[in-house]
Amino acid sequence: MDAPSHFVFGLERRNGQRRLMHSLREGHRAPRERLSEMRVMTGKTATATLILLSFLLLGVLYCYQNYRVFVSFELNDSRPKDRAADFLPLSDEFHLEAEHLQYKQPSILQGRTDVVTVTPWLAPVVWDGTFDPVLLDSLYRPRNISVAITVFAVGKYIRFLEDFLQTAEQHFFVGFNVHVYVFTDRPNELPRVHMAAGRQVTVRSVPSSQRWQEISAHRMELIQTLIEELNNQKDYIFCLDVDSRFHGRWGTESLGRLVAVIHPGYYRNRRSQLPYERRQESRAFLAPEDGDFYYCGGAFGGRLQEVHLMAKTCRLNFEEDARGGIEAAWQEESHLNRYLWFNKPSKVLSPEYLWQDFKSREPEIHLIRFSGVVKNYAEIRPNA
Ligand SMILES: CC(=O)N[C@H]1[C@@H](OP(=O)(O)OP(=O)(O)OC[C@H]2O[C@@H](n3ccc(=O)[nH]c3=O)[C@H](O)[C@@H]2O)O[C@H](CO)[C@H](O)[C@@H]1O
Ligand SMILES: [Mn+2]
Repeated sequence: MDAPSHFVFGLERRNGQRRLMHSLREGHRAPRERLSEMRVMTGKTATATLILLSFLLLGVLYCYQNYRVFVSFELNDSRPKDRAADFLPLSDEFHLEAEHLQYKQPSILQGRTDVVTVTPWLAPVVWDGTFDPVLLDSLYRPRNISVAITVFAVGKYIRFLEDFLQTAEQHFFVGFNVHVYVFTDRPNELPRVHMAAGRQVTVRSVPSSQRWQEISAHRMELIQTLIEELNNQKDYIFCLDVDSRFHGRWGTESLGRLVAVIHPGYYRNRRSQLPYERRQESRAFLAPEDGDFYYCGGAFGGRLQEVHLMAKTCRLNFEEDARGGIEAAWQEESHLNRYLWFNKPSKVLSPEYLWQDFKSREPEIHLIRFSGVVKNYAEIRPNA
């Protein structure tokens, strides 16, 4: 390989200078000296060229670096906008309202000590007493957020719909825009429930099925297609079981990018005992040493694009399992749990957000907000 040009040039330059000094001391300019001088001149030109080239190179590097920053910014920005933050951008009104709001001084020394309020990946776990509902509502109200709910009432499950809707009017995002999407095969049996201003119900017809497992799992596909049709016109979505009622506030404290609810039945269990799908042939498989919490299939939500990706993934994996002749232990709930192991929720709701009426209340549950009603499975399901 050739010697680096600056090294050759450096030698040339030093030699030339020595010769020039010598010829100046001699007081005359012999042809040899003139040649040396010319060499010095060439050296100077080369120095200038090198400096210019260096600047050019630095310029190119600078532009390249900026271009990369620009490109990566573009890449981030081209992801669904919803992924960016749990909060929507602040508006000016928010500042005004917050300035005039009186609320209890926050503390990092006092608060709930009987429960864990943050996951190891630093997602909040929402328990009663960990948030100020008035403050939170005042942060979100100026942004005029809209929340969609999906609820399925197929076959005899239509009987749960009236209570679900009525109690949602009393407790679910009261004072906010709420759009309930009811999926049913019995649209003419829809209960008449008075909805407050800014709240509405839309009914969508779906086919019935002979297997409750299919009705339950098929929700993922219908949630996926609904979100595609919504085209980001709503800010958040929650997907809830119909055989349940609201008993307490469920509001802005539950908002987040990807939100999951801890199942009330298993939060004292070791992870190896959680009812995840344990057969390796299933795409919902989780090993005994895997899994964080056991999350409910009956309540989850978040920003539209996050829930879309989760629903789509669960649906595709459920269908792939079906092609392989396997159905996960708890259908889409098993797939949801697998998804949430790899894609950690940004907010976790405590079992206050999905209790079960047949369970007695535990001391850490100060307030039951939403709870599954007791039902006669044999009587209401199409199959046992
Ligand atoms: C509280 C909770 O986390 N429940 C989950 C649990 O059982 P569940 O016993 O709660 O399941 P489920 O019978 O309530 O079925 C789930 C939902 O599917 C709909 N449905 C079901 C049957 C039917 O004939 N018609 C109908 O509309 C309805 O919206 C119901 O709420 O495990 C299921 C596994 O598949 C689901 O993940 C449920 O969400
Ligand atoms: Mn249920």
